[in-house]
Amino acid sequence: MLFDALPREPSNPAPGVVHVPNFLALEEQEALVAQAREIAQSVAGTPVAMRRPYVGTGQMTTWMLSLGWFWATKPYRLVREVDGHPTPPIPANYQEIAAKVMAAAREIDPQVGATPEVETALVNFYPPGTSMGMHVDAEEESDNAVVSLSIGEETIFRIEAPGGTVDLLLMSGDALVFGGPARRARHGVMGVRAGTGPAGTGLTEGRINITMRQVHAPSARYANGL
Ligand SMILES: O=C(O)CCC(=O)C(=O)O
Ligand SMILES: [Fe+2]
Repeated sequence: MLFDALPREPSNPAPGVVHVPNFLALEEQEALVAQAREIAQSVAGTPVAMRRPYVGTGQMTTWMLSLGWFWATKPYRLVREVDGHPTPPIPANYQEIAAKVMAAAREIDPQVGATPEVETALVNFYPPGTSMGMHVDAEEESDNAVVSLSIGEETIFRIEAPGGTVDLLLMSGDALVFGGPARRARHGVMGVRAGTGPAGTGLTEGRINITMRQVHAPSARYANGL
């Protein structure tokens, strides 16, 4: 984009929403893309493969790979396996990344709350030009924050946070947290801008977004003896 050279500062555009630009170095982005690709290849052709889910309005344009818990649709639910195929596990480095993002976010807005225990992660691939409609991340019973990483082409992320709707430009390497009062805010991706991704991420086109989330509330974990 035209103003690429301008520094982008961390921001707190609404209570519980923190944007940390350039959180991931290019090498970290490349490593995350390579790791996700390897996992996707390991489950290709199985029922837990990366797929474009069918939702109420039709088939999503976004490709999704579920880790930890599989995000099943019709009806929405989180499951451990599909037809005997286990959901691939969360890679060991995700929890550490989530903790680092949350530490940075808490400095800016303590309302983002505790670091989620990363029990599920979605690796979304958006081909150029694709979007994700407005929705609430509602399937997790935990109220701990969602940690989101963006790699590749840029997009506008819209969130209807308490206090007003916010549009954020998410670029390659950015981290975003929505927690506390914004945890159940409606949000969506307004369209991935073709040709805006930097070289060196391992992506030739499109955008990858990784969200890390806690599924269970602590009380439920205790009740289940986990
Ligand atoms: O791609 C993004 O930035 C957000 C993805 C999202 O909202 C989701 O996976 O639930
Ligand atoms: Fe979401």
